[in-house]
Amino acid sequence: MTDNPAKGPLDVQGLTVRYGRTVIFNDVDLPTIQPGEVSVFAGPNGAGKSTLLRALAGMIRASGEILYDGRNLLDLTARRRAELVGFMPQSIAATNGLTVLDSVLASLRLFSPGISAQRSQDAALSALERIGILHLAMRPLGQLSGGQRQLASLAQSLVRKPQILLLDEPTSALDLRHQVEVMSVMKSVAREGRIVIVVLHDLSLAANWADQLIFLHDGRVADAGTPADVLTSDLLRSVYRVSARVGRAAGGGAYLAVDGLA
Ligand SMILES: Nc1ncnc2c1ncn2[C@@H]1O[C@H](COP(=O)(O)OP(=O)(O)OP(=O)(O)O)[C@@H](O)[C@H]1O
Repeated sequence: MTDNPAKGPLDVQGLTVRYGRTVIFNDVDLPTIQPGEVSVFAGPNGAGKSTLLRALAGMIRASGEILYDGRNLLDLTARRRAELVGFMPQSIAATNGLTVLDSVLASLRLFSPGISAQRSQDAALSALERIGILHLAMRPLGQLSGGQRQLASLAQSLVRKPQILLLDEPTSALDLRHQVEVMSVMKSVAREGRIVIVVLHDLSLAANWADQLIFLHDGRVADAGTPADVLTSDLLRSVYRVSARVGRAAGGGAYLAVDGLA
């Protein structure tokens, strides 16, 4: 999966997003999102993480600039944009007669209509293998557990090998081992030179896997930088109103010790 690396960073400037008359983001700039890195959007419920991700994916209207490879993504046709950007939603429908393999093939063929049956089969199986769900290939989506469905959804996004991959809480239904597996796949996808943006609620996971952590709060960027720089007691108090300490384990990973509500 090393073809299709990103052509450069993603620069979001002056972005405004509304639902009807309700403004969620007003003229917001984001720090540059670099290919090769895992960028994480974090922040409290309702902070706007999904809205921002869906605006970047072109699923809701936005104004401003989302600059990539010398173009504003907002000016591209929906089809061209969807070729560049892969999006994994927060939830997928539980009832679907397709098998996991067929759903991954369908996702691939949507954007590569001319692809041969053999190549698409190989790509789909390899995406399932990469996520560790090859054994679920022939299972109907509707018969999967919540976590298995989340992994299938991830395979549907990955198989297209987008230059920009956007994932809305891809680990929310997963057990600890699968959380780590998915984040390590995200890291390796990023290291292939792609842009990877992940919405995460789990701050320990974010601290351990994000190259860049962007905290959203009240429709603005509260802070951004490496986890070591931005994940502080002060930030947890001001953004989440929680009293907590951030520690560093002997192996280098970060952990949170929560004392209570601030
Ligand atoms: N379709 C919609 N119409 C109107 N307002 C919406 C819509 N979707 C979301 N909102 C509002 O936009 C704001 C941001 O919501 P969003 O879902 O982006 O937050 P979030 O940070 O992803 O939250 P969570 O962590 O709970 O998933 C919230 O105030 C929410 O109520």
